[in-house]
Amino acid sequence: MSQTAASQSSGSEHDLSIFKRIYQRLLSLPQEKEGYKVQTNTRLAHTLDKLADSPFASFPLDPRSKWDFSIKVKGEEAGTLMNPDVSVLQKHATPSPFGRGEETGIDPSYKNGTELKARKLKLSAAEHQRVIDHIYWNLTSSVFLGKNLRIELYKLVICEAGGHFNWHRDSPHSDAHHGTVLLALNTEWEGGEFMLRHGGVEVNIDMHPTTIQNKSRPLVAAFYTDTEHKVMPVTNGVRLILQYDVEVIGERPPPERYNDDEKPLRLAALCAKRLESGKLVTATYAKPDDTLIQAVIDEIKELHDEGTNIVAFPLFHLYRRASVKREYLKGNDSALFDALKDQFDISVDTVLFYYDTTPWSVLRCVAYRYSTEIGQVKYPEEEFTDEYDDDSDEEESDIKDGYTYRHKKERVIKDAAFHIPRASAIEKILEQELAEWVGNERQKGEIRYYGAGMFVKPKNERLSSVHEREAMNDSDEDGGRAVKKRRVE
Ligand SMILES: O=C(O)CCC(=O)C(=O)O
Ligand SMILES: [Fe+2]
Repeated sequence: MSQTAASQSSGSEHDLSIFKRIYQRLLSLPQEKEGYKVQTNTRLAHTLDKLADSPFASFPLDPRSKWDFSIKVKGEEAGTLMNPDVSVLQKHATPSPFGRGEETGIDPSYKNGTELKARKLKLSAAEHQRVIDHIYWNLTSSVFLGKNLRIELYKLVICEAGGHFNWHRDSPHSDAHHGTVLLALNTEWEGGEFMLRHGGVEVNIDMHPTTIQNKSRPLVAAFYTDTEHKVMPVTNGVRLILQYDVEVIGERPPPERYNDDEKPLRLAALCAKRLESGKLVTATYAKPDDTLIQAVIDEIKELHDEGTNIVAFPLFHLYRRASVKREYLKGNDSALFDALKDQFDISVDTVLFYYDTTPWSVLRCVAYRYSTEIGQVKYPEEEFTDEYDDDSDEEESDIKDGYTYRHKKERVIKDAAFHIPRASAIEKILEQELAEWVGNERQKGEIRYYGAGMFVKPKNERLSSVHEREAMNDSDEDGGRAVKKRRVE
């Protein structure tokens, strides 16, 4: 299978139009609707994270910030990231060696480029660190989800006309070294396409700086060290790539986003800007994995068996419109939909997350489902109105899978939960910690996030439930409310 960078980047265009289309509606939606209890850190969430695992990712540096750092080679000025002095860099470079471990030999038919090792380079520290931080935040929500990382410059690779690298894997420089990051300096070149392949997926990443909002933005590519990659021959110009080692130095605990007053508001505004500016969402390249899809199915079945009637989770991607129509779904969403549809009663809907940030609330995050489009398949209305937690005036606490959920006065649907993995499009937005504060519209202690979710019920349960409801209504017991307590096998 071969995928091009162009086909991969279509996801971010969707994200942009979605957000523009829906933003106003999002702010005006009623709050009283009954929602889904939100859970993170559950087994299903972890399984979905594994499914989303991607061996490579690419993204441009964000156009809203200024990114530049000066470069010195052996004490000599060599320009900056955005305006490098190619001749100075070339002057000090040595041929890229060929070999494993102890690098030996030079074979121009296999590899033809020159390089400068990190120890010969001096980059302006604070500015360079900002770029590293930006890369860090992108990687910890994609290729290195939930990991703590150290990202260190390894070398600068120079390819002029004729320069190329044949298929190879980078040899790890330490036990902790699990990934490589490439950052393209702002030069012009032709040819020199960068290719990656892993588990049957081959992609071609255009490493040229991207123009966003009339600004040229360097591109970042990241991949696991066991990913084969290749640089096609450069035919013109000079291609300069900074190469970094990514070391995994531990786990990163889930962000404490539900009990932080200030951060969510900042992030919501940043998310808006991020989506508005387009082309900013990290492109990842996962191949749906049948074993992991089966693991998701097993988790859902278990939750159904334990009494959760509606198991919901966000889609991995954002969509122009949420629809049960299979053809709108992409990547893992599409693979999951296909795998689940025969075994379960599933639907896809737009979801809003209300996220209360009032200082005294420990956690008030509820997912609300609503349909955006005509022709949307919806469950019967009764299902949502009959299943409130009417006792929820009292503060409640519920510990499951190590996660504490507390709510007060929210009206949540009984026997239903919305599981948020760290890898969903929604979670990526929540986790983005960008340096800039751009928000100006404040909502009263509350944030609304938008995404799409998949809602999974046991097969035919919906119809059986309606029939049972009718039967119960006939006997007029409890106004039909007792039906919600019954499970239909
Ligand atoms: O120049 C590049 O894009 C990658 C170079 C490379 O793969 C290497 O030096 O190992
Ligand atoms: Fe390499």
